[in-house]
This record gives sequence, C-alpha cells and structure tokens, in this order.
Amino acid sequence: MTIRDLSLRYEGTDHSRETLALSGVNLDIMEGDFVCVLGPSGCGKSTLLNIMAGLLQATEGTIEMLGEPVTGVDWKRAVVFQTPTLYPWLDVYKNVAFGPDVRGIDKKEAEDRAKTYLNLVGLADFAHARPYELSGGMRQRVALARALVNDPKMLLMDEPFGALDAFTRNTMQDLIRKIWKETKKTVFLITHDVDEALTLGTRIIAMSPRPGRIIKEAEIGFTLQMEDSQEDARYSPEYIHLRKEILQLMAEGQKG
Ligand SMILES: Nc1ncnc2c1ncn2[C@@H]1O[C@H](COP(=O)(O)OP(=O)(O)OP(=O)(O)O)[C@@H](O)[C@H]1O
Repeated sequence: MTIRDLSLRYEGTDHSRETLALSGVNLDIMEGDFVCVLGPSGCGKSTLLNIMAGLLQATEGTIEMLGEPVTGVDWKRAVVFQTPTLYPWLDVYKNVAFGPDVRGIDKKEAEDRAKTYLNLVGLADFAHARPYELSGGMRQRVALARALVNDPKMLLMDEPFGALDAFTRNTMQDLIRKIWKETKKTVFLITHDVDEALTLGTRIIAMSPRPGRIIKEAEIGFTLQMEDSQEDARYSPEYIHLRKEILQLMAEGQKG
C-alpha cells in the first residue's frame, strides 16, 4: 500500500468546529509487513485506518493498494475493531461463513474455509454457540476468523485487544503472531501499548498529536526472533532503547 500526502479534515457541524485529523501522511506498507501504530489519543490513528479500509475518503492525497486507488471497501482489506460486531442471531459458524455466502462462493468451499479458520482461532468446538455465550476474547477470535475467511491481503486492526483482560490479551497476541506467520497477511494494527507494538510488529510507527503525522518509523525484528516467549526479546538493549524513545515521544505528544 502506498500513501502519499494524505490529509483528512472532518467538516464541522452547527455544534462542532471542523477538525484537521491528519496532515501530510506518507507511508509505504509492503506485503507481509506487520505495522504497529502508536500515538496519543485523538491523533488520527483510527481515521488513518478507516481511510485505508475505504470507509472514509481522504480530503487530500492518494492511497493505492496493489497499484489500484482505494476508493471504497473491498474484500482485499478486512477490518477488526476493538469491539467485535458479530450477528447475535447467527451461531459462530454462520457468523464466519457469512462473508463467503454473501459473495456467492461455492457452498462446499465456503464451508471448508469457515472450518479452517475456526480451527485456526481455536474455536472449532464452539461452532454452534451464539455470540452471547462467548467470552470477550472468544468473540474477538470469531471476529478474526470472520475477517480471515475472505482471504484478504491486508488485515486492519483498530485496538483489537484493547477491551480484553491482560491474560486474554497475551493469548490473543500469541494468536495473531501465529496467524501472521502462517498466513503471511499484511497487518496494520493500532495499539496504545508500546510492548504490544514492539513484540508484534515488523515495523513500528509513531504519530504526532493532531493533526496526525508520522514522526517515527522503525524496522523491528523482535517478533521474528521469539518463538514461544516474549521475555528474551524484552531484555535486549535494542528493545529497551527503542521502548524508551517511543515512550518519550508519546509523553511529549501528550503534553501537546
Ligand atoms: N466523525 C468525526 N467527526 C468529527 N471529528 C472526528 C470524527 N471522528 C474523529 N474525529 C476527530 O478527529 C481526531 C482524530 O480522531 P481518531 O479517532 O482518528 O483518533 P485516534 O488516534 O484513533 O484516537 P484514540 O486513540 O483515542 O482512539 C479527533 O480529534 C476526533 O475528535
């Protein structure tokens, strides 16, 4: 994906002033990248993700994916939000199979795909449960399977683990790392947690306070080095140094 000179201005209404949410954003995302985005609250992270998803149109600038301009939503890009938006009247399996069904994909293939991804997220035994019977983490697993079942090129995730308790969050981080390694999807993930960004991404991006711009980009390899445990990477001097630098940038951003 290639993003050039992107700006977005929210028009004001009778009750609110217009807001310049993003200004002059440039970013190149390669296939297979795992980009983690950090930035102070209100700096435009979700706005950027929504433009990438095709849910919002930029005011200025261009955005292309695989050589084509992004003009609207597309199966090539799947979005996972902080709160999963599942269909409460459908069971887990039908929630996952919904996308391929709507797209008219052959019934057998749709079935196989739904089963594959339910397995991948560890929910094969819950195929016939309803969303209200699941924990928050399990619901987020369904949302992940539902995003992956359409075989998108890019997975856009807006604080996907933000609403989960620390233990579930760790399990979900392990899961997304495994999914990324197995499926080789491009991932763009927004988080407020520096350690989450450093232990998941291949690239970390920090944004300035509004209007959001990219003020720091770093290639990182911690996620590739670790197999089962995040602990070793966290003690490396490179990790400690980068963590400190990003936290300082964030603190300066919060002071405004
Ligand atoms: N629909 C909208 N209309 C007007 N202003 C908006 C709208 N959505 C967001 N904004 C404003 O644009 C700015 C960027 O918002 P955005 O949600 O993209 O930030 P964010 O970095 O994702 O924040 P957070 O980390 O708190 O989720 C904020 O000042 C916000 O108030």
